[in-house]
Amino acid sequence: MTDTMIAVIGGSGLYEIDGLEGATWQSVETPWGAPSDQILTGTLGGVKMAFLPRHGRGHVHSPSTVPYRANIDALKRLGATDVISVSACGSFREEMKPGDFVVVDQFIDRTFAREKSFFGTGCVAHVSVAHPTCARLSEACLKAGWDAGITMHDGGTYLAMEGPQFSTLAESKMYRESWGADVIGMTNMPEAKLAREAELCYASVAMITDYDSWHPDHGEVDVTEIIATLMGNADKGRALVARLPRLLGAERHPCPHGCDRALEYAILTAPDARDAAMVAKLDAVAGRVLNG
Ligand SMILES: CSC[C@H]1O[C@H](OP(=O)(O)O)[C@H](O)[C@@H]1O
Ligand SMILES: Nc1ncnc2[nH]cnc12
Repeated sequence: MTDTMIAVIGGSGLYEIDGLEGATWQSVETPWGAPSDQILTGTLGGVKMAFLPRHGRGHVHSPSTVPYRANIDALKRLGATDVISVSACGSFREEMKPGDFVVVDQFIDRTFAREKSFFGTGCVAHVSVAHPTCARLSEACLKAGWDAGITMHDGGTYLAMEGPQFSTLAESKMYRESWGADVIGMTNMPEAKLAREAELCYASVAMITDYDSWHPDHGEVDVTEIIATLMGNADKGRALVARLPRLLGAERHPCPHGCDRALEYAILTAPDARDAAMVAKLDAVAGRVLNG
């Protein structure tokens, strides 16, 4: 039996979490470069925790330059079992209001300027992302949010755009009316895909800051307004995170949805055709299947 380690990736407005026992900021090196920042580790209620600010403390990385592969590799290397993304987003639904949280269960990936896989020439793998989030972990996030008194929405489709500019009005209307997206942000892809490749359970808590640009009564997205909403959301995000250890427990059981076995049959490159340097780079992410 392994230990649970809950890793929180904090988005815009969430640059640290409090209350960790034995809190230490650790530097982690990865074959994919440096993560966004040092990683805060410690325990909460006897459960191991890790926290990584996605944009770095001080918000230095843009959505396109966040080192997504290094971040996921570093968390896996530290022993993370469950990754919870806490992100700011815009809403495409009247009933999903600024200040509400959505536990996202689907994504539309419109990003194009990012490395999207750990695999490639020399070691090819195809994992399924039909269900890109872990239902068990998402359920825990939902319960934690309810318990913290947050208005939570169970499920929603997150449109991941490249940014950094916000959407045009035509895009906003198309995503909402034709594509059926519920919320929009710039960072959950390729993060969710990479977490699946690294056999980590992944859940996404999207904290609504605005109505994007489609809403007739709200006009265009205004970053100063977003920041004001972000501050309140970040406090609620921390309250949600604080309730997760009790819900997930210190002992890690196999994921009932198979997130922790996603690579079992995914690697197509024959063992004798694999590139040794590539295999070495995949030590943390895919060591279980490549060297196991
Ligand atoms: C603060 S406005 C746009 C910015 O906020 C979101 O970041 P994150 O997903 O890391 O919370 C959004 O994706 C954009 O990067
Ligand atoms: N409207 C929006 N579009 C993209 N990313 C966002 N993050 C917060 N609000 C957003």
